[in-house]
Amino acid sequence: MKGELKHYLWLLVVVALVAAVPLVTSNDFYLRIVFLIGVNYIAAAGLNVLVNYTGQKSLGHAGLFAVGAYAVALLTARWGWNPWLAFAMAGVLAGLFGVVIALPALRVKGPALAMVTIGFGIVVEKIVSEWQDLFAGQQGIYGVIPLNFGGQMFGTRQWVWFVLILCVLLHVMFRYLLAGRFGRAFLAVNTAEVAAESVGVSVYKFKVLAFVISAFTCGIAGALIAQQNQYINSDFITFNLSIFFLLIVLFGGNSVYGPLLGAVVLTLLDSLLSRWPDVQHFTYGALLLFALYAMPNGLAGFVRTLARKFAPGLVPKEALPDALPAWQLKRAATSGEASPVLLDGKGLYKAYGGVVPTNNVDISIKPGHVHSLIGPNGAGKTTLLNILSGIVTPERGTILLAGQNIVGVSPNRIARLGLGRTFQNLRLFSDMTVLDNVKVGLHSHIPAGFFASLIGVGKARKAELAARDEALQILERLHLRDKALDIAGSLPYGLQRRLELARALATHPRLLLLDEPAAGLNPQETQELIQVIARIRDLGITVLLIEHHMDLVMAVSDHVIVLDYGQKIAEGTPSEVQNNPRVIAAYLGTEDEQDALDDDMTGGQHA
Ligand SMILES: Nc1ncnc2c1ncn2[C@@H]1O[C@H](COP(=O)(O)OP(=O)(O)OP(=O)(O)O)[C@@H](O)[C@H]1O
Repeated sequence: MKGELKHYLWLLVVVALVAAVPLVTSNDFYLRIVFLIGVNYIAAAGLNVLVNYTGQKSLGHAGLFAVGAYAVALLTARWGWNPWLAFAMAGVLAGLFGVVIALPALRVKGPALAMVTIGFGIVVEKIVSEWQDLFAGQQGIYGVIPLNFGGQMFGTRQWVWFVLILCVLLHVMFRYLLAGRFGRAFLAVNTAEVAAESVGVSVYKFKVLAFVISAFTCGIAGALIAQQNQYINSDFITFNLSIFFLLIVLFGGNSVYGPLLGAVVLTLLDSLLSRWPDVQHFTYGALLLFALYAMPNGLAGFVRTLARKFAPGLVPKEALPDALPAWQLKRAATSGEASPVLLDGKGLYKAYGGVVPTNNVDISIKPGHVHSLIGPNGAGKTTLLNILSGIVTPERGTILLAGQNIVGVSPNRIARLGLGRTFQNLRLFSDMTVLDNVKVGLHSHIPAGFFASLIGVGKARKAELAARDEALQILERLHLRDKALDIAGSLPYGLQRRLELARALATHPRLLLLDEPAAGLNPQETQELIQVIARIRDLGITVLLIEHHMDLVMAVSDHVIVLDYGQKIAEGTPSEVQNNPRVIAAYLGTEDEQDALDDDMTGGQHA
């Protein structure tokens, strides 16, 4: 709360200073620069969510700026709409266009995504310059009606104040949104899409949402420019404008303050260099390279690093409660709980060309038991886990989870149905804190919708605090509580594995799939893991694990399933499997070397 108060006091000071500018000067040039800083901040605030939080680089947002600008121009100058209504409509229309570019953009990443967005920008640029009848090309649309108050049209002063109000509103809303479950979900999508899906975050939904948010704010920025100028023409809509917006967010950096820093620095620079367009473009190019190579986290990241180094007291740290009651797993009882089978897979088949890692496999998981899936390297264990968790769709076969079909269902929905998982190669959200990683696991159990999260009070705030407490309780249970505010990627490997488990537990799973949880652990950590798995089972969570450490498998399993060349060759209790001749043959290639296998299965480690 102290931090909140400090933030609002600072905000008040900045607002008072900016609001005073139009009172101390009537110089139109200076006032226009302040106005432009505000407009660029508005455009960048949304683009920051898309580029820095969700990791989608766009080079076509001038197209969305155009949608907003031409919407107010046509609606007011041609069709006589009320300017306020037209202004609101500009944001809505741009948001809809955001969906239009999000859809193809969902299929591609990286450079291909940049190409899609460039394509969109070019199409819009061509439409407004070539479709003369509607958009009047270079000649432009005159007579755009500006906003008004009490029958009085806005003058430059009023524009500055109005933009200042919008900036403050957006800043406060984005600050709440990005600190809550939405902000964490955007970052999760950026860092590890598959892991985000595995904890119930829909990558599809959050990418579309990020595009819509960025389109909305760029549309609003376009409307402001057109209404303030009372004019718009096709010369405004250039590829350079898209680059300029991208530069603001990349240069500003991945923080809620990044767009503000970027907008101030680059708008001032833009105004200083406007007399020398050649130098201007050269400077943008150089800055873009500098931002990408020298300051990967932008100016905000740079300032953060300096503050951590030289003034750690200034960096706010989340205050955490001292003691909390022990964690109790919250789970809705469902029909599946009572049935003798929690997960029932039949005839599962998946081939990659000539390789068939899953060949007509039947798998049945009993509630409350620990099941192990073993087999030589390349036997198809991970593929089967990926099929069960929805990452890979089988070509044939059925899977019922608690009586519900999950074949063809997205991994995030399967996660929300109660299937949690960890990965063979760690997939943590490594730039987030340990606490936030677990909170992402709680994503679908935090009852805070988009608009409630924007306002950040009442229900959303309560839900956030409850999530923080539950995440801390889970960390406590896995002996990670003292690391809560550490960056996940900075933890030692063994603790990172445990954190992945904590994150999976946070999804409130009924069935937990663990892919080689002991990989990379030392003998002591492996012993601890055995106890952790036993405690998870005692919580009532069913476990299916893949493991090569046979001592672990023998110690924790109620039931062992053996795969070889994509086929189930045996299953039963650990001792039944241990003595099964087919299993021995699969592991050693010959039945004569049973003694060696016994060694392996009782204490050794299968490579
Ligand atoms: N996406 C893919 N494309 C092509 N082949 C694949 C793919 N995924 C798995 N395979 C192949 O399927 C086979 C089984 O792989 P899988 O990772 O499921 O085995 P595993 O039993 O988990 O192995 P390990 O114990 O080494 O992790 C391997 O031959 C692998 O190369």
